Amino acid sequence: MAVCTVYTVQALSSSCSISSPTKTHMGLSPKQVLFYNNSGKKTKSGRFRSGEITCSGDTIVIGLAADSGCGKSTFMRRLTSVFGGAASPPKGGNPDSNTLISDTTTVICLDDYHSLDRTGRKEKGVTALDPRANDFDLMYEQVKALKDGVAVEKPIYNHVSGLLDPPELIKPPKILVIEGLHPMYDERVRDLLDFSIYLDISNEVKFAWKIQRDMAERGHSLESIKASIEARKPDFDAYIDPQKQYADAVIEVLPTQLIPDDNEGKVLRVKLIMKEGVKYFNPVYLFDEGSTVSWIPCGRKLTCSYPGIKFAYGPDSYFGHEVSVLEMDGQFDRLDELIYVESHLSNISTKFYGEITQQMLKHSDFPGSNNGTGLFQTIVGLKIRDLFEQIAAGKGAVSLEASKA
Ligand SMILES: Nc1ncnc2c1ncn2[C@@H]1O[C@H](COP(=O)(O)OP(=O)(O)OP(=O)(O)O)[C@@H](O)[C@H]1O
Ligand SMILES: O=C(CO)[C@H](O)[C@H](O)COP(=O)(O)O
Repeated sequence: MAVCTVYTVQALSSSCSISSPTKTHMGLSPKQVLFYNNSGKKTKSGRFRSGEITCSGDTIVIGLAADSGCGKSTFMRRLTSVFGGAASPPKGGNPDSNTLISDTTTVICLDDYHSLDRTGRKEKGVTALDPRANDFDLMYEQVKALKDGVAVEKPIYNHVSGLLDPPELIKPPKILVIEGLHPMYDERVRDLLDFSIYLDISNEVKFAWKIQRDMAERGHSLESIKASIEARKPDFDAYIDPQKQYADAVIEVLPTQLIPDDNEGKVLRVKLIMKEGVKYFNPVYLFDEGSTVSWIPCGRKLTCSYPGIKFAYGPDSYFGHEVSVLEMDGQFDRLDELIYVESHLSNISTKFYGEITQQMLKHSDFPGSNNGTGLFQTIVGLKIRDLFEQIAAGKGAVSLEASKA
């Protein structure tokens, strides 16, 4: 059982009980306490002065780091779908909330911990990527509280107005995903993560995606897109990119090697870099675990038009860590034939034969569904479900033991 002290905490889950309700914390006033049962229904409320609470803390915390416009939302939609059910913003709340809630998962966007609003950043001459524009103390306190099973009042950064809006209540979910620029930047927050992912989009590809979205959908000019990427680059290199060394899984997106001097960024070479030795996470492999494999699946069972498809798999080293790397270059012509590739992959944590193919077909309209980005995001989603189920099973066994004692 974890022991936590209430600071900004507003509500407790039913798994928490106040162990020393009369002990006050300096400078804190009495707060309203709400108790929820496991279905999220309020069961009772009361007032107390801050003190120590013992919590069972069933929430697992996943960190997803990437620059803006690098596919975090798309990944989150795939992850939520693996657990079944759609995610939506908190009901009746701020229409500009960045939070997405489903039965199992709550995804919070770390932009909500910007300590400087748009004007404040402009006045101080800092970007949103700069740690000085973010409140890591509050991020740590609130992620820790949620992990301990305690609800929090989280601020909202409004991307429409560029202002910090009044906070919203976030109750502890089964799986909390913290996505954004800095989930692994602060050591205290990093230590709270049960699993972490970094989306590493190469500059060429990032540029192609930005043009596609910001020019086609948002009416920005090519020059302004180039200028915005250039302006962010020093801070991206200093504060965002280094986080990939801490990630348990990295999805790296590069230009294809199948088309010489390709600069269109449409055909992609995608690597899934998986750290070895991570608890509850067994890396996926192709054909034979630990071997080095190169595979061109095109032929009778997989239709491939130019430039074809190439897979690779093998052991490697990444920032001094032993990793396994699965790579796919090229794109699928027919998603229903993905089952052929799926049947050659192992340790994919599916619940039935063809689950990856089914997920990919279900979301064939999501960006990246015909290439390694969609395939590897789906696989990581399945691995997170597996990790969650293993941790939950472990906790169940511990409480059964405790109830017998
Ligand atoms: N796998 C992909 N293949 C091709 N394009 C992609 C892919 N993933 C994302 N994109 C492009 O990037 C855009 C941004 O994707 P998404 O909204 O998922 O990113 P994000 O990181 O959540 O962005 P932001 O932080 O700005 O909200 C999409 O609209 C699409 O144009
Ligand atoms: O890097 C970002 C993460 O999404 C945004 O640029 C940052 O949050 C600032 O947002 P805005 O440009 O809407 O003021």
